[in-house]
Amino acid sequence: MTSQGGLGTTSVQVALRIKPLTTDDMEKLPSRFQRQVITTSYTPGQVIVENEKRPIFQYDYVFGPEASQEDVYNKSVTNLLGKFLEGYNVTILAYGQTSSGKTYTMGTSDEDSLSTESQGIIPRTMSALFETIKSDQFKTSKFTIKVSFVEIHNEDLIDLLGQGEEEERPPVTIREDSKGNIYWTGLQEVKVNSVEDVINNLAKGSENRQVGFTDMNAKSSRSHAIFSVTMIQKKYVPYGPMGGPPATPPPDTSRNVDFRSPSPKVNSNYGGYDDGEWETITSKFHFVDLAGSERLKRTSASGDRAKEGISINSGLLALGNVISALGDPNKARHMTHIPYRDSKLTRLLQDSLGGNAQTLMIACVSPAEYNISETISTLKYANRARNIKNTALVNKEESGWNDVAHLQGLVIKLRTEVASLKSLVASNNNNNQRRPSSGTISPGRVTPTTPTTPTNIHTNGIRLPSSRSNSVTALPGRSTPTNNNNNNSKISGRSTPTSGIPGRSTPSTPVSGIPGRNTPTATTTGTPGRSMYNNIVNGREPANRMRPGSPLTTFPHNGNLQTHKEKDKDFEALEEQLMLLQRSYAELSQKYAKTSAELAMHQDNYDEMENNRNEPQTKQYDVIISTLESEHAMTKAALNLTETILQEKDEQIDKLEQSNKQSQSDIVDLQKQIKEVEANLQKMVENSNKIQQRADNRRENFISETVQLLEERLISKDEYIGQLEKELKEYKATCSEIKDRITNTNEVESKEQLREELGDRNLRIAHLESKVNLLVDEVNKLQEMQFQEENQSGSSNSEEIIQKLREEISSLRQTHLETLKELNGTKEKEKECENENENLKISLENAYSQLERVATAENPPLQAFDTEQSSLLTMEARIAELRKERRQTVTEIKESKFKFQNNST
Ligand SMILES: Nc1ncnc2c1ncn2[C@@H]1O[C@H](COP(=O)(O)OP(=O)(O)OP(=O)(O)O)[C@@H](O)[C@H]1O
Repeated sequence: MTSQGGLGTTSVQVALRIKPLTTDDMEKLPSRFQRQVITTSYTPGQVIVENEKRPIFQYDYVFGPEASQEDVYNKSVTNLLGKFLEGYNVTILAYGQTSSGKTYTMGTSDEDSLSTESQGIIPRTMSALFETIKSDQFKTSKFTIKVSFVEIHNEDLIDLLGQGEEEERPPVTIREDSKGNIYWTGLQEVKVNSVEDVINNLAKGSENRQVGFTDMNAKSSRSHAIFSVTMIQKKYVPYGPMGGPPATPPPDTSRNVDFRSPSPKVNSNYGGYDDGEWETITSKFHFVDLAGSERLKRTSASGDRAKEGISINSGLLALGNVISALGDPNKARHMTHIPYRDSKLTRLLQDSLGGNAQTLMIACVSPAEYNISETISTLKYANRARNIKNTALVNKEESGWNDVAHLQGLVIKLRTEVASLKSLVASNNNNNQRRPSSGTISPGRVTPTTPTTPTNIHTNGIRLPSSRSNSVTALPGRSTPTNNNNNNSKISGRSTPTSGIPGRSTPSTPVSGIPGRNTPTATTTGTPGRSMYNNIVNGREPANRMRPGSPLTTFPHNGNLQTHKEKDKDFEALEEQLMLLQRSYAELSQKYAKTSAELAMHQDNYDEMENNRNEPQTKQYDVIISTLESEHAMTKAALNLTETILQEKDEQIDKLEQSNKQSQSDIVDLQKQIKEVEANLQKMVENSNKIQQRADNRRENFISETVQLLEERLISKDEYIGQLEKELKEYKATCSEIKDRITNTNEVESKEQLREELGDRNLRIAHLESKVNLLVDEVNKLQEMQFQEENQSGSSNSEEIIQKLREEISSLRQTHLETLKELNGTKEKEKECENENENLKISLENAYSQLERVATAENPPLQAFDTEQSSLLTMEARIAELRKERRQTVTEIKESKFKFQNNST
């Protein structure tokens, strides 16, 4: 077997997919947190997260919410399909919190009924694969495609395509061969011939998958699911330029042999087709749909769901640790231990992460603000994964490496080549007509010594295939096989072929077809021995001198045999080399016999093991081991989770302690502040006392001043009141005088006067009336007399005079009546004045008494003082009012008096 064409290191590719918010999401997420906080950038491969310390993340591909399933497939997966067809192992992982679109993107649960646009990566990849292998490019190749579907649930491996009852199925176990390659056993592999077959198996497996209801997704995948496609590609490869490709490849008897069979009977008639060989390329495509990466509390999990959560989280935690270890360039350089064994998930993905695979991680995120913390953690996780370097290699295998008969045929061919070589040397000697002077073996003796040649190996009669010059080296002495990278030549329990075939690189891991296994490398071309062989055949001098253990040294060119002596020397050298070749050949034959025996032994062992495997006891052990492994992994997972929780708790405690310390220092600060505040308060109290004292003093001063002022004003008021009283007295006196005058003596006089006056007036009125009458008569007369002379003006004059007289009379009468009225009014007003004077007196007395109270009260409160003061002011105003009224009254009285006097006169 050979494995070649290594890519060197390739980074794990990372694609980020932001899912659109579905109506379901809108219903579940609180409306205030539905804002989209993650957006794609104009720069390819960049995303921007709002309000984050580190807002920009870079990936190999970024798919926004508008990206279709086709976009995702075309941009990130098609190139991987190409690699898969070339023979590389490929892995696509979907990572992200629950409901972020992992299953949707991967298409792990896709069914036949799903519309073509909604189909995920798996059905798309598979239909492209079937289409491609039918194309002309692969018309000389034969393909066998098988699928398997495994689930890791609570650290148990469950075969989702398993037939029959679960208990009766062989346990699925993870195994590691001596080279550290991972494979799993007990898994059903179903041969598929079309996309429909794939989708049916996908749907069947998805149905068996563990799903449950969480707060965030009604159909949440509660397990990690790995859908694997194994492709065995058999190509007929011609032996190089001389042979040329045959028109049609020979029938391949191995085509329908199960590639997992430990020793398939491949190509037993190999020798019949010497111009080419069947090459087998086995490649695997793993589609991994991981369970949700969210924290337990976000999904409100409890009971079984919580147990699942622990397992999921610990698996992802272990995956995170592996990614960290591989993805951190500093760590990766110094770290010898990558914790793949911490969970079944990481063990199964060992080949895909930091191993021999082309890997793409699709990180799925929700754009909603509600999920921001999970989104950030996914972004960081995915970012670290980008730094992982894988070493991908094509898993190429020549047909027949598991077949002893084929190997025997090969040895025979090699021997033929040796024989041809010898005869070539002999004929060379003959041409030079030289005989050896010494030595045990002559070039003419072509039969080599084969001391321990196995019985079924013959040395004679087999032609040297001319077209094999580029593919096989047959140099005796190059017995050291070229090993694979691991330099490990041990034969694993499931391996059949052995090393030690002269000139051929040793197939190191011949068992193919075990899912998850890597095919290690070994090179066949370009060995020093091969080039020497070519040189010998072509008669050129090899560039390298012979090393210890290597039989060939220099080989002079024929054209250099200038002299006889020189030719002799050359011949001797040739003889010597021939001898060495023979010895090496003998050694190789011995080795071959030994290895063949070993091979047979291992084959027997293997067969025995295989038989034993079927025994119930072994089966039972397998089950027990598998259960123990599960339990161990579960416990480890739980421990890891507990450790994480503990770590979180420790961090919380640290934070609490810090905040406690902070609080204590805050308390001290606060106590200081309180003291300062208290001191300030004390000062303020003192100040306020002082201010109070000052205010009190001021108030007292004010009160005493006010009292003094009031007293002064009282005095002045007293004086004024005295004056008023005096005036009032005088007024009263005047009034009483008037009264007296009216009531007593004067009354009669005035009555008389009035009567006289009235009489006079009456007389006058009568006089005037008579005068008017006279005038009227006169007018009448005049009117009569001068009626004819028409002297109008004279008559109008006399009418005017009459009118005037009449008016005068009525006004006199009016005045008379008014005077009488006024006289009565004056009397009433006098009475009112008296009443008011009485009231005024009472008010004044009240004011005095209040003032006295104010003056005599001890420490009167300020408010009372204010009230007193305002009532004083009211009183003062009232007094002023009264004074005004009194003044008015006095004026009125004076006026009345005056009028009365006038009237009287
Ligand atoms: N890009 C998308 N476009 C439209 N709908 C989507 C997209 N991504 C996811 N969805 C829808 O969102 C819902 C949840 O998606 P899905 O089941 O794939 O999430 P998940 O990450 O696998 O969740 P879990 O981890 O819980 O299984 C499904 O109804 C799916 O159809």
